[in-house]
Formats: sequence, structure tokens, C-alpha cells
Amino acid sequence: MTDPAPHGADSEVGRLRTVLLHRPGPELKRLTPRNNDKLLFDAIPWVARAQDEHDAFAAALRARDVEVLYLTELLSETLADPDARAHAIEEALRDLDLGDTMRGYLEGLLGDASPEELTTYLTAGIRNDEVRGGFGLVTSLLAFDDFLIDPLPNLLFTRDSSVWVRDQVAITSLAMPARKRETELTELIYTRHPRFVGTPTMHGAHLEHVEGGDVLLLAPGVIAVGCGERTTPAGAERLARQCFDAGLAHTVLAVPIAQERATMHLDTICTLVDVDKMVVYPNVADSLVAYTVKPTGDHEDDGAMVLDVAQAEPFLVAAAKAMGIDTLQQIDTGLDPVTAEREQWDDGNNTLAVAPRVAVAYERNDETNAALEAAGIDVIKIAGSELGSGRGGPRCMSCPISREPLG
Ligand SMILES: NC(=[NH2+])NCCC[C@H](N)C(=O)O
Repeated sequence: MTDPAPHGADSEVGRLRTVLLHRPGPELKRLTPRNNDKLLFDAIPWVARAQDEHDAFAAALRARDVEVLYLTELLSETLADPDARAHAIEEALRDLDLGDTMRGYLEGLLGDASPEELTTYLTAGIRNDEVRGGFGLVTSLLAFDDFLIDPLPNLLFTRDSSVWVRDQVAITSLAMPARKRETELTELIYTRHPRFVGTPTMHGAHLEHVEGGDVLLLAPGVIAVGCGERTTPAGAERLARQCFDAGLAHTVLAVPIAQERATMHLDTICTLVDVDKMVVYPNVADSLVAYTVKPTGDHEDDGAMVLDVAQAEPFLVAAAKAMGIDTLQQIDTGLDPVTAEREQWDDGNNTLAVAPRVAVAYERNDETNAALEAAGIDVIKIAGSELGSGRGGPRCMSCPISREPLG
């Protein structure tokens, strides 16, 4: 077997070498019309079809020589280690809704499970009607379909729970209660799986909210961070400080976005498809601004770096300036505002570049894909009728672990 490519990424478009995906599994079968809103899905996906679509996505990446890693495989391998396993079980059973009787029973159940079974319990959860012991007050009073361990259907969107910036990986802090446990699993993998031993990690679930879908590596040393429904301004400041302190970036652009589901992350509005080309939702493009943040080199008495925060400027102008290019070319989603709104909702902006000018996109967004092709982008089209029911496209469904460096 050849050695894996060195881990890390300094851009959105450098040739993709290794990516982390999650093939949708039994956790999606937990979705019902009563819990789908809380679990952040807009519909009840047909799971077998979602798996087929996802397999085609993975195959398209492999056809471009991308190494595809699956989150559940890495997790099972991690859980072969007794310490990692004990830690994972403790975290999963910390929930105050369990009660001591049920917690004791689940400790035994999870403790006896094989690494693969434990992976399934941790990702698909456990429902009250599935347990065969631990009967008591909690099991009696909870409904049959209440969860004792919550399922994680949004694991599909591996983009959000970790972000590589150069050779470091940030474990993020997810804002929505339904997703909080996801980072426990990514943190476990990155800190305990043999493949990642020694990888420097930053941020963490205990810190201010930052989600990977809001973090765009515009160019080596230049990071845009959307601040909206998920990432808070304080989260953007924390990430900026950490990247400056570690010498991973020289400029961070904080980009306010509407706090709405349609624009939940910056990558639902814009993604890079080349070193100087971005597909952008035109209905908001003109009003998008950025606050450019840079380190001053000075420090407060408590040691914190003094940051320089510039006045707001149009986003594409501020981005081009920070990236050191004349113009960041805008490719529009759709042709007219209504088509743009439809195709933005269906993740037309959410492309995954596998190399400069080569990007994966959902096939359904005809007009956006035509605009990309007219701009010289090779569009690798994938089906996403079922995958899209969780409101995420190719970028959300992938976490690049290794890209060839641009800088
Ligand atoms: N990077 C992204 N745009 N991720 C999309 C995540 C979708 C997921 N259902 C959520 O609401 O959190």
C-alpha cells in the first residue's frame, strides 16, 4: 500500500487527495415526520436510494484518484482501543435524561458490544422500545420512540464537525443540539486513531460555536468565516486568534450572513471552483460584506493578541484584496432571481472542488451547472434527490483531509 498523502489543506481548490465521508446508514432510518425538524432534515429520505447516490458520489471522487475515508470505519478502528472505547461510552451516557437504572444497563450493553456494534449504537442511537433491560421509571415514562441515545443523521455532513487548516485540524463546536455529539466522534478519531496520532488539534466543542460549513480557505493564509445561524462572531474571533497564533493564516474575513435555514452556512451561498472563481448566490451577492481581521503583532497585558478589524467592505472586493488577486470572478447561481433561489435551496452553490476548475455539483441545478461550464469549469454531476433532503450538497458532505498545497 502506498503511503497516504500528507494531511492538511491550505485552499478550497488544491488537488484533493484524501476526503472524509459518511455513507448514510441506519441513523437515517430514525427520521419520522415528528422528529425530522428537530433532527434538521426537511423530508424523510429513502435510505437505500440515498446510499446509492452517496456511493456514486464516492465513486466519482475515487475516479479522480481521491482516497475516500469513511467515518464509521475510522470510528470502529478507533474503538478497538479500550481507552477510546471507555471514553466514547462515558460521553454517550452522560445525558441526564437516562437515570441510573438505564445508564447502568446501557453501560453493560455498550461495554459488551464489538467495535462495529458500538459504532452503530453511537451513530444510529438507541430507542426506548429497543432495550431488553434496564426497565424502570425512565423506560416506563418515556414514549416508545424516545431516544435513550440520540441518532446522528447529520453525520452525513462531515464538513461541519471538523476543519483542516494547513496541517492542523479544528474540532468545531456545533450550534444545534441535534448535532452536538458529532464532534465527540470526530475528536475521538483525530486524537486516538493511529492514522492521526500526533496531529495538532485546535478549537473544540467546549468553545464558541464554529461550524465547518462556514469556514472557507480562500487562499493559503486567507480564511473566510460566515457568521449567521451557526457560527457566532465570537466563534469567528476565536478561530481567527487560533489561526494567527499558530501561524496558519494572516487574514480572516468575517462575513455576516442571514440567520436563516436557507443560508445556514457560508458554503450555502458561495464556494470556490478555481483560485479566482467563485459560484455565488446572486440574490445576496451585492449585499454581502466582510470585516477583514488581521493580527497587529501587539499583545494585551493578559497575552491576548490585539486584532485589527477593518470597516466592512463588499465581500468579493475584500476577498480579492486578501487573496492578492485583481478580481474574484463571480459565477451566478441560476439565471433569474427565482431560479437562483430554487437552485441555491437545492445546494447549487455548494460545490466541492477536486482540483482547480474541476468541481462536483448536484446534477439537478441545470442553470448553475451551465453557468459553471460556460466559465470553463469541468462539472462532475451527481444525483442528490435523497441526499439533498438534509439540505446539504457535495461540499457539506465532505471534509478534505488532504489537498495538494497551493502556497
Ligand atoms: N456545510 C453545510 N452547509 N452543511 C449542511 C448541514 C445540513 C444539516 N441538516 C444541518 O442543518 O445542520
